[in-house]
Amino acid sequence: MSIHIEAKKGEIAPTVLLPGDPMRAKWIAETFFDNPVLYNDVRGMFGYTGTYKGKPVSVQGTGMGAPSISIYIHELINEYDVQKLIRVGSAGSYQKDVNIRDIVIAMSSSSNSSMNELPFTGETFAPTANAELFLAAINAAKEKNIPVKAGNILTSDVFYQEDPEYYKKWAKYGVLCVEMETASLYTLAARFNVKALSLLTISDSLVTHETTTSDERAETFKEMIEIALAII
Ligand SMILES: O=P(O)(O)O[C@H]1O[C@H](CO)[C@@H](O)[C@H]1O
Ligand SMILES: O=c1cc[nH]c(=O)[nH]1
Repeated sequence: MSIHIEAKKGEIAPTVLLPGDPMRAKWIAETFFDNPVLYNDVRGMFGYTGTYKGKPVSVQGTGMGAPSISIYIHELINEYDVQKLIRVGSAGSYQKDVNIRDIVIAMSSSSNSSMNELPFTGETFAPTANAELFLAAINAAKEKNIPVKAGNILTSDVFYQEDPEYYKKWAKYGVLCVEMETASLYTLAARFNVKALSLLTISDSLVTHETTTSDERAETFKEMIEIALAII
């Protein structure tokens, strides 16, 4: 048991999918895993272990934002020996040609999060995806005929920006979309020498103000989860 996860040692697989929403964790386990077993409901942050095509795999909700995901990542790596972490999240588009329902694979993550400033005391760390997982995800998407986009994203501490034009500051440097966890995932994976990748589905656009319904989100999340499960 760790402070925020009540699983016993050995109950969590070496590979864990990480959605922000604990209900998405439940949906992933019930839809894709064989024999899913709930190992955590501390704070309602569901975690399940099952198998996919015979391989052990877990899924753990992380909550929203860098501080929350950092707690789960710390405990998964340091208390449960997790080696591979694959975020499966939603994101807001920062570009005209990144449309709702598109899948984005985060090669790297820029950030305005203090979680990524504090350890580096005024210098800059570049949070980067694991190359092996990244290439595997690109290949899996190709094989499945699922179109994906890849590039730099933004991890933000702020969901409701006061300035509606804030996104332009990042968009002009080619940043594809915004979410709230990937920079911490990549930084902690580097710190503890494990593999990490973030797959994101665009749920709304800061450019066009389009949004998806929850039903549509579930459907498109399905393709993202299929890519994630292909690389476990
Ligand atoms: O859908 P999830 O994985 O929670 O990801 C995105 O959605 C939340 C904001 O609504 C933030 O956690 C953001 O990163
Ligand atoms: O606009 C959005 C959509 C999803 N997640 C975010 O952090 N922002």
